[in-house]
Amino acid sequence: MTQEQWGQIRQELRKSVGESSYASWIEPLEFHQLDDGVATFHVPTTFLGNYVSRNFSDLIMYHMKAISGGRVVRVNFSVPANSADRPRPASGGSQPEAAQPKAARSAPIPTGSDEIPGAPLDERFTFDRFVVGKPNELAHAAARRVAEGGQVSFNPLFLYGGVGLGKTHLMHAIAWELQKSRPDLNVVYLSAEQFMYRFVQALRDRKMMDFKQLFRSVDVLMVDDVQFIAGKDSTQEEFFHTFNALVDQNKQIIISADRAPGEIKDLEERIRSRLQCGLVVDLHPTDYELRLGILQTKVEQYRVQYPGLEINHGVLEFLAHRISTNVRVLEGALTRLFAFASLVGREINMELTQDCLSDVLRASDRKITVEEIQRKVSDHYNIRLSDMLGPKRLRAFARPRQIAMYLSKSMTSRSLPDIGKRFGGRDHTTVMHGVKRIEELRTQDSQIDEDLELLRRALEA
Ligand SMILES: Nc1ncnc2c1ncn2[C@@H]1O[C@H](COP(=O)(O)OP(=O)(O)OP(=O)(O)O)[C@@H](O)[C@H]1O
Repeated sequence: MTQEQWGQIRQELRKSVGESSYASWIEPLEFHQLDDGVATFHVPTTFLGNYVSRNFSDLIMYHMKAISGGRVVRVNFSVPANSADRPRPASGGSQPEAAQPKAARSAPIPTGSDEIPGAPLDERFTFDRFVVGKPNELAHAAARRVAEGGQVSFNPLFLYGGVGLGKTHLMHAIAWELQKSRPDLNVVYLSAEQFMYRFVQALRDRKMMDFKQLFRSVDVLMVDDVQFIAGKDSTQEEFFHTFNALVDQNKQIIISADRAPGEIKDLEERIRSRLQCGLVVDLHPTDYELRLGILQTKVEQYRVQYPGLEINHGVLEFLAHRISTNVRVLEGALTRLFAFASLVGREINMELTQDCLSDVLRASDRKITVEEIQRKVSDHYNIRLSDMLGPKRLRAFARPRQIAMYLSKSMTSRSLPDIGKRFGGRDHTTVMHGVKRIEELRTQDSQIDEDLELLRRALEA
């Protein structure tokens, strides 16, 4: 791939991720090489590399494949040997401009003081854009309370949950909110990895007093992915002192991790117990309704970005049903769909979705079988299974049959010919016709729409 092609890809990425995220995360990437399917980018800091890898690698790979036509199986982000990510002497306790990631410079956290080292906030991670459902309502309510900036009622607020369930989103949302309502407060958000990096840098440069003063002058401290410091003895020690000093001054601390404090291995006992003494809330894995809500919100945002691009409602249900791993994967799938559809100028329907997302769908395959669907549908419509599979064309049998075909297509990874075979050896075009018919009918007939919803829930249960 050439630098010129990387230039084109960057323009596509700019459209997909928005101006601010582009400036913070994509612009600092330097394309280095594409070797045997592995694309390598140079990044100014490990933190930036990790963030881009977690949030944008799928999208980058997608555009690379589309524009360069080359085989891309992985993207790597590495800090070049002569990079600014390596510790350097700091002046006056703050990191020199050149040593900061571009992201931090283009969107610095609102700290109220240039001296406080924080990570950039993502402009998309606000409360407005956070969709609340049963699995995250407690975490959301707690985050809202902290964001009011009133009296500290629980310290720390400890948010935990699996990958990509919205912990970082909630922390950034608190920071944005506090920036609006309490600009006087000194709010610092950073990852535990960055905390360690600053700490090591201060040790190396013999600036520990500056480091301590800086962190103790914070009003609200947020540390993301705290499990990272487990097993790193001196960082834990320093974190413990910082933590205590802030709690003693009644300053708010918000921590996130991928598991509950009691389950983080190699974390000192005194830290573990300190982390547990505030409010510990978990973000549960998403359920179908939450996933659908998130997709609908995202589609609204994409409508502005890609005016005129239509997406079939059934596609959202399909994605919400099939991609249950985490929200990041779900969002990535939608982003890819919109980017793909706009490149090829096609409507987003089930066929395009299956083409474009075959790898994602395979990875999060669910084990609902066509046979299970047939049984459920025939029970629901009170017909015999043999009538559903048999040749009779009476509507009383044909409609449930089409519904079962539609559900088989959207809830399993079976191909059209495969489904046809399981429906009494029918041809794939018959299945395709059935699926299309139900897609049309559900927008016209609320009873069918309701039936489909009921059946889907029953099958998922
Ligand atoms: N309830 C939600 N509403 C809207 N978007 C969400 C929601 N939950 C997660 N997301 C989105 O999913 C993506 C991943 O979320 P986030 O980075 O906050 O996850 P995380 O829990 O911090 O994951 P990790 O453990 O990998 O750091 C983000 O783009 C975020 O905006």
